[in-house]
Amino acid sequence: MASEGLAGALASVLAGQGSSVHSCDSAPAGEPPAPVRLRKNVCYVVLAVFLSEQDEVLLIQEAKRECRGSWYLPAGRMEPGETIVEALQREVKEEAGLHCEPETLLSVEERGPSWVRFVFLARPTGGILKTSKEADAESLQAAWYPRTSLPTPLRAHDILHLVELAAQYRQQARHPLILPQELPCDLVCQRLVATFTSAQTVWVLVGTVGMPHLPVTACGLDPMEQRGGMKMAVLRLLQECLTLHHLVVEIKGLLGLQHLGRDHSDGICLNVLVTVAFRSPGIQDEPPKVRGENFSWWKVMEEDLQSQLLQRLQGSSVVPVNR
Ligand SMILES: CC(C)=CCC/C(C)=C/CC/C(C)=C/CC/C(C)=C/COP(=O)(O)OP(=O)(O)O
Ligand SMILES: [Mg+2]
Repeated sequence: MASEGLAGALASVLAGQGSSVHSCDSAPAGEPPAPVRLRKNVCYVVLAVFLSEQDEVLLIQEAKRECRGSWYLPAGRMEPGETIVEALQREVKEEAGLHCEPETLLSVEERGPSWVRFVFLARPTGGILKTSKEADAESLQAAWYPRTSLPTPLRAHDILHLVELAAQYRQQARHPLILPQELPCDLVCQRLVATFTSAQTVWVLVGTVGMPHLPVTACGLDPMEQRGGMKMAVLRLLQECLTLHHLVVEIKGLLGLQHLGRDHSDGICLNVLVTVAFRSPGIQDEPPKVRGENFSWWKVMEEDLQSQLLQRLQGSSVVPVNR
């Protein structure tokens, strides 16, 4: 039964769906974290990359005083009560005049758990491109530019990498289409699919308090956890059950993203694929020993899950985080 429940949970996470977060297996020491609130202690930014069939990119000309006249991708801060997709659609409408649908998440970037940017590949579904006659506080205008000949000045050069990522995805999709799942979450947290691989066998780390489950680690919003970034929360959980100094831990990227944004549930859950390997070379047939009672390794026997995991691991078939 336990393994059936785990297999279902893993299948759901691998399919980009996930499930509600009810509790977490690791949290920062000290006071319980303050409730997650947009505009108070977290800021989420949405950004859209549109690539036309003619290999043109949709850009907007900024109206804000500090970057007025410069060009950027349509982007902006999420408002309380919005879903991630609603925020994306609002920002694109306000800044570019277009209606849109997200195709897939392309990248997630964070500067500590309180500053997270969700980057989407999107396609226009209607509306009218904003011209300079409609200039307002949101933008001065929007226009399509050849991908290899963007206008100057750009507001910031970080978008060059994002445009490249979109073009690569269009040419050869590294990961399946991944869209935010509308599931409420009270925390900024990560659900780990932490794997150890030997030959063609995969083990997955499991939380054993209550029903066996994929472990969840809460990100603190205090200055220390901000500096460490979201990786710190992953390492904290692994540190609680593994001896990390003889291991190499790599966060491969995202399998999915959960958020709702209604009823003051401003948290997010990132479902992350992580690898754990021994630092010293040589064949190690068994995963590293787990300390304590709260975690254990689950040897994945279900053939389809095992092959899906190996394929996602070998192809780095995940949404990049901070790259
Ligand atoms: C926000 C995160 C995690 C990463 C930013 C990545 C970097 C360094 C970007 C380069 C500098 C830059 C353009 C920073 C602006 C970030 C920000 C506050 C975006 C919010 O979007 P705006 O377009 O300013 O907001 P509105 O459209 O809501 O006014
Ligand atoms: Mg903006």
